[in-house]
Order: sequence, then C-alpha cells, then structure tokens
Amino acid sequence: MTRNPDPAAPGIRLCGTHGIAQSVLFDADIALGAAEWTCLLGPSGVGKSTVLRLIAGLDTGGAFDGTITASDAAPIEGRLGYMAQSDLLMPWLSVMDNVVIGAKLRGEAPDHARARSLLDRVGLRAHADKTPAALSGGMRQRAALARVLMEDRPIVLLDEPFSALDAGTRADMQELAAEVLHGKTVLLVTHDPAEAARLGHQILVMSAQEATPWPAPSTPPIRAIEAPDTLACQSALLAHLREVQAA
Ligand SMILES: Nc1ncnc2c1ncn2[C@@H]1O[C@H](COP(=O)(O)OP(=O)(O)OP(=O)(O)O)[C@@H](O)[C@H]1O
Repeated sequence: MTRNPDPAAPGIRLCGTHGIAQSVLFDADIALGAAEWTCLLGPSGVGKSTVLRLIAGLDTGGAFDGTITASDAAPIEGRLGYMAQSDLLMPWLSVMDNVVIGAKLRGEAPDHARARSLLDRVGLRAHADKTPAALSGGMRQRAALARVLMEDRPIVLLDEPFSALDAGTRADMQELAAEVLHGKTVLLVTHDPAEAARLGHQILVMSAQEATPWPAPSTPPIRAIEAPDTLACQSALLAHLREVQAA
C-alpha cells in the first residue's frame, strides 16, 4: 500500500547536553528526517531512552541544556505518540480499553472498529476482553504497539517495541508498523542491527558521548530481510556496535 507522507510530520532536532548527577551522559546533535524512520542503536545505558523521553517531554532524572525543535516550528507536544520500553498498560482495563485509552482520556468517542482491526493485525483479536495480566510478555508488547498505532500521531517514538517478540512475529510487526506509520516521523530505539537495516531511512549509533550516523541501505524501507543490501548493512553495523561496546 502506497501512502503519502503525513503533511503534519515534521523533522525534529535535539541539540544539547544531558547530565545526570553532575556527570555528562551525552552531548548530542540528533536530527530526525521529516516523515522518515530514524533508528537509534548503542550500548545499554548510553542514553537512548533518555533521548526519547526528552523529545516526549518526560522526566529523565537529569538535566538537559539545549534545544528540541520541530522543522515546522510548531510545538511537539500534543502531536506525539510514545511507546515505552515497559508496556505501561493499565492493569485494570481490558486490552481493548487499553488500546482506545487515548480517545477516552481526551473525552472523544473511541473508534472501536479501527481498534478491532489493529488488534486483529497484532494477533490479539481473541484476547480483546482480557486484562494484561492474562497475556504473555510478547502479547502485552503487541497490545502496546496497537495502542500507539491507534493514536495515529505525526511523530512516533518507539523504545524497543519488538524486543519481546519471537522472530517470525517480530518480522510481521515490523511490517505492520512500517505500513501504518508510513509517512510519519518515527524514532525507533533498537538493539537489533537487522531491524535497523530493514526499517531505517537513517541509522544513528550512540556512543558514550554522541550520536553518529551510520550508512543505511540506499533502497527505501521497509527492506526485505534477505536483500543483499539489508544483510550487508546488518553485518557491518553489528561489527561496528561491537567496536563501540568495547571502546
Ligand atoms: N530516572 C532516572 N534517574 C536517574 N538516572 C537515570 C534515570 N533514567 C535513566 N537513568 C540513567 O541514565 C543512563 C541512561 O539510561 P537510558 O535508559 O537512557 O539508557 P539506554 O541507552 O536506553 O539503555 P538500554 O539500552 O539498556 O535501554 C543510565 O545510566 C541510567 O542509569
């Protein structure tokens, strides 16, 4: 399915220094292309989730000295979808009610038909009436994915959204997210070089101090897993990540 970019999807730039307890976590200049997927990788603890939380306007436990701006100069607040590393599902609500919670909180009538369709696409149609406690970790992650896709925001931040999924389901959910979020400005944090090689228009690798671009394949995403340029990017990126880890 071909869809045009969301005209409301801006580029985003985060430029500045983030510190925690008097020490600098990172000093970065990160630019997300408008209506593109940017994949952010790097060793554990380097600050990837912190970048997402800063863009989302959430507390990070530290202080940021810099700017976070959208290319259309409009506020980022209010046009952003965020999927955290932990699923953040409301334990007392059903899966369906979790997926439509955004509309309910805004006092809007939820679009249950779209929610059902998304639950179908993430393989949870038969589980819509269950509470999160009755789901496996991977099922909860798919419910959280359905919730962020439901929001249909022009800017979407995804923190390891496929990490709890088996390999086949992960590939399916990557394809679903690429389809539904086509034309949105997406920042995806991942530890998986294969995922970045498949999904990224742009790939960034965070080291202890900064985020540097890594060449993504020249073909447009989403790319076939077995395509030579996907595999070449994946293996070179893995080698690079191991060097960054060791540094
Ligand atoms: N609320 C907080 N208060 C204090 N320190 C924090 C807080 N959240 C994160 N940190 C610290 O900030 C650093 C970066 O954390 P962050 O979660 O951004 O890393 P990450 O690169 O996303 O790691 P991972 O790949 O393991 O998810 C870590 O050293 C972490 O301990």
